[in-house]
Amino acid sequence: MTTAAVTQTAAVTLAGVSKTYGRGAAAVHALDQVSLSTAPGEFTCIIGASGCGKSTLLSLVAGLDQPTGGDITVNGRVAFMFQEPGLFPWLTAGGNVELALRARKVPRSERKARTRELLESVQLAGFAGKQPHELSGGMRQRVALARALAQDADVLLMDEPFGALDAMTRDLLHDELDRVRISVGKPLTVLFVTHNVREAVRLGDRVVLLSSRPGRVIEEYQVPIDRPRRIDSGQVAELAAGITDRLRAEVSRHGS
Ligand SMILES: Nc1ncnc2c1ncn2[C@@H]1O[C@H](COP(=O)(O)OP(=O)(O)OP(=O)(O)O)[C@@H](O)[C@H]1O
Repeated sequence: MTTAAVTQTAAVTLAGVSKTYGRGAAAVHALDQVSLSTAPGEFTCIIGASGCGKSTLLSLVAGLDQPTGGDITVNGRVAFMFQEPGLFPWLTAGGNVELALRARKVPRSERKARTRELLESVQLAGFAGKQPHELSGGMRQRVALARALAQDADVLLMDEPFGALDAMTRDLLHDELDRVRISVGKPLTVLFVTHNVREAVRLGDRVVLLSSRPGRVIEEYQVPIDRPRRIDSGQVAELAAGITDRLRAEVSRHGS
């Protein structure tokens, strides 16, 4: 993976990226020749059948694993958010956020104030002293979002971050994410994996549909719907229905 200065046009570029796990008869072809380019500040949602390589794609972009073919270029710093918030249970909400600042070598004198700001930005002012088990699932994901922002990322990789939340909490976090992206003060590029087509249309500037395994890009949809959006709006439902039909056709083609 090449990490260049944040001056080139694309924030993330995948050029003919393939990934095969294992070898010989046991080989699993997870991704096949995936090419994708995202502009700085663009919000790209990735959907596809279960096991089509969505998480693999994010882990390759994060540099957690290497592709077996093709090239990946990421301009800038990357942060990751998963379905599980992954907070340290023995640290407070504030401690979890501050740890990310410490890892980035933010001076001690600035860390407390910055932690407070970040928790405020995700509507958790006053919760800095709470431990993860004292917070709801939605609040824990807000802390995880604040921690991701603490990394001063240019590219945020989100792997079904709201998949375990109830619909109402998810809805609130969609609004939160919209707000945070505006307030962060620089273009924040997002690659967001979800199984939920409506969520993809609610959030994305673009929705990329991967084929069943091995994952290939089979369709890209621009989302020409003005923001703020609502997940239950007619426009979101209509585009989501079209994408769902395409996804269904792909899944049944593979007999999954
Ligand atoms: N470390 C690994 N070793 C071997 N096979 C793997 C590994 N990681 C993933 N796979 C396989 O690669 C394929 C793609 O997995 P991946 O988790 O990327 O898919 P996904 O689209 O994110 O799945 P889901 O929608 O179910 O979360 C699957 O068949 C999976 O079993």
